[in-house]
Amino acid sequence: MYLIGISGGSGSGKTTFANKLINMVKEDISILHMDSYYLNVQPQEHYTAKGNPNYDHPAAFDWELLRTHLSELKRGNPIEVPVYDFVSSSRLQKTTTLNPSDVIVFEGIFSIFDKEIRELLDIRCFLHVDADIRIARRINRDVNERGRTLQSVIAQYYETVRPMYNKFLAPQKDYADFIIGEETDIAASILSAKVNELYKIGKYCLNTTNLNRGGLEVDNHQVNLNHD
Ligand SMILES: Nc1ncnc2c1ncn2[C@@H]1O[C@H](COP(=O)(O)OP(=O)(O)O)[C@@H](O)[C@H]1O
Ligand SMILES: Nc1ccn([C@@H]2O[C@H](COP(=O)(O)O)[C@@H](O)[C@H]2O)c(=O)n1
Repeated sequence: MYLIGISGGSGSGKTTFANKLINMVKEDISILHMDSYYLNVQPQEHYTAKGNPNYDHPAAFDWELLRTHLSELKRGNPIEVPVYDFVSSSRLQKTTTLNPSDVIVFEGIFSIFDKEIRELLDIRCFLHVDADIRIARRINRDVNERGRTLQSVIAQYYETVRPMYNKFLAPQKDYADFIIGEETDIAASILSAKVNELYKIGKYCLNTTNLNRGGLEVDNHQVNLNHD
């Protein structure tokens, strides 16, 4: 299985890019959203001075479950993904089953943050999009889809989203093989063509572990587009 990590700020277009890949990759492909792994109860020690939870701090996520689930997928096992509700900011009682597939796109603000998870990923991407575009997109989405008001989105941006982006998210660029700008069409075609090619030549196959992904090493300079 080929595991693609897509990170970047909120509103940078991670989900949209992941969906673009779904349409371009010929193999069986699915998405795992890191947002599903927000902790139900946010750690008190990271609450802001104004008494709000900090959803942009790494500690806001259930890392243990994430590591377990990504390892299980790599081993070819299905997982039960939590369902997170942005309107109530809580994890619902139900889960959804995610079956292993040829390709899994793991997208989220901290998808390439954790060393253990980075090692499971076959390629690490970062969407680098200017802050004005990210906030404009986020306002639009959060007001229309996540039950927020314009004032609350702006207040949260100043309080946590912007400072945490600068402190924790932006430095992830150092771990990225592939830094993608605002226009994502070319990046999506390059990445999907690479995945299609790897499967065509038999370097990857479904439900294999790292040990036997075709029995071959992935040629780093082929996938490491950032350093070419
Ligand atoms: N390349 C793009 N061009 C224009 N709008 C975009 C683009 N990528 C994302 N959007 C819009 O921006 C909003 C946030 O995108 P989304 O993919 O949810 O971002 P993220 O997952 O990084 O938070 C959505 O309304 C989406 O339609
Ligand atoms: N209850 C919550 C949980 C998270 N957020 C915000 O979501 C952003 C990450 O999701 P994206 O899809 O935008 O990448 C993150 O910046 C959190 O601030 C929230 O508002 N409420």
